[in-house]
Amino acid sequence: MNTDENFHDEMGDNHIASSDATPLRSDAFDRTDDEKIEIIKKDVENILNTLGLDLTDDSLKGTPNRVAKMFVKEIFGGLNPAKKPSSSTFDNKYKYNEMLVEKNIVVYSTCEHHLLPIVGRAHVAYISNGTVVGLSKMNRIVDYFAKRPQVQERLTIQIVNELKKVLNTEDVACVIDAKHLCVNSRGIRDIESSTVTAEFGGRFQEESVRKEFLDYIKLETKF
Ligand SMILES: Nc1nc2c(ncn2[C@@H]2O[C@H](COP(=O)(O)OP(=O)(O)OP(=O)(O)O)[C@@H](O)[C@H]2O)c(=O)[nH]1
Ligand SMILES: [Zn+2]
Repeated sequence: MNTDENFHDEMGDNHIASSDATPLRSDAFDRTDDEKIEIIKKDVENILNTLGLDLTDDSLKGTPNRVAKMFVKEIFGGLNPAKKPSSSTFDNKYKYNEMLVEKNIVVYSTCEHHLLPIVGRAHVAYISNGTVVGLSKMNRIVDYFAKRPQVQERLTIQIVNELKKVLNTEDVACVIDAKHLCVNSRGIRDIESSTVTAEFGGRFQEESVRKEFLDYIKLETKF
């Protein structure tokens, strides 16, 4: 898919954002990554200068460029729909009709309110409607949407909606258990708390199916 089609896919018809879409401006990808890095580098320089730091110090002088590259290429690299992983699917020839659960997928994301890390685990499940997806593609989809400024609720829904499209079924679910450093390391500074979010599509709304999934993942906080 080219970038335009991916952007359209992300934003929905007529570029009206779907309710789970990350709020992006329509010119979000007019600049190249390198152009963005140059601009952000200056912005970070400005922040550090304002804080009174000496950017000629050899430990600090590379920081603006390092942070700019990290924002564009790494922690916010999933903003660009052109980077959405392609998901190989296969026929369910073997007629595996039970749920498949990919659990304990590591999540590193960034809270969009404070730009601090969100660290946790995602658990994803689906029931095949004739199609199966390569296992690693579920981890890749989680990672792609995690690499954006996020709230955990939107991240959970984006993962489920993408897998619904890939697998052509409503029967998809995701639970995320994650720590928000904005809660753990500053503000209220509650190091113990974590946040659980869930989205249950199709048959996962049936009590027995939901219970089976939750039994498989038996939430224990492991970070
Ligand atoms: N619903 C939701 N809230 C989040 C998420 N990540 C961070 N937050 C919250 O976003 C809120 C932002 O609230 P504000 O009152 O504007 O920010 P603040 O003054 O820094 O608040 P404190 O964090 O309480 O110090 C905080 O309560 C955060 O805990 C998330 O993924 N989902
Ligand atoms: Zn936060």
